Amino acid sequence: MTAVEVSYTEDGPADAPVVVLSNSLGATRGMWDPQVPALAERYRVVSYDTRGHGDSPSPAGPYTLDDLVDDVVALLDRLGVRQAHVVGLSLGGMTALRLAAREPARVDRLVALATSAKPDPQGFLDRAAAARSGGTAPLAPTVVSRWLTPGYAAEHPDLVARLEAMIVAADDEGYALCCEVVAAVDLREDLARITAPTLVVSGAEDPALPPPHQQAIADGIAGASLVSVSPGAHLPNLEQPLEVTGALLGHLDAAGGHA
Ligand SMILES: O=C(O)CC1=CCC(=O)O1
Repeated sequence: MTAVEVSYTEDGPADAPVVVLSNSLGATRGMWDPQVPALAERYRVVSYDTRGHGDSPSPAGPYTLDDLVDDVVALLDRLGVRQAHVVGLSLGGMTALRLAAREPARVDRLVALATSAKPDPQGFLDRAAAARSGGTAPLAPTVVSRWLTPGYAAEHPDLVARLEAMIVAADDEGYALCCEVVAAVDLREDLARITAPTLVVSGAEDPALPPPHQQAIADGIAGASLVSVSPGAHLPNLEQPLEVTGALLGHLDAAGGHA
């Protein structure tokens, strides 16, 4: 499939090293709001909406993970960026891992948060069917209940409402097609091909993709380091923004400069 022109936002100095932020299933680039200001102090931060999400197009399917990778490569090409740091969470992490394995020259440093090299497919196939039959709105409360720990969610109802609104606003078919991408993901043979210095982040209480998924990724990538965030569920960058932003900066800042 031809790459689509995804919708994106740039923050930070135009001549700084580039950091690309890739969102999770059902979210938008707004999920990175807690990280962007600190990253933008020293990086050109490019956050985008995965196809089927936010303001990006939802072309007819089926989609593959390589289509999502093609979208990022096309975005880098559009921006004239040869190489970038790539940070992705969950579906965004799968996209980032596949990009790093397939196009190593495009990825400087890699951060894969709350993601998996081989998710259990059935739940995502069921969810795709549910999104097609009833839309994303009825799915939103259950999905978001896995994104934050229960205590944090109870204390942050406005955040819960904002996250649910992202899912409700997703294109029903685009969301279903991305569920099917997740169901088909198998990156286990890609991990050994990844040469970018890699940080893997887990939410210690993530019920969606629990820590053994991230442990397997860290075990499979030479030299990768693993950080566990607690309390934290599937979107630990929201629940522990200072810790996660600090971990991102610590990993990215260790790189040399690049064009
Ligand atoms: O949406 C979920 O429940 C968890 C998830 C899996 C892949 C992704 O991006 O989010």
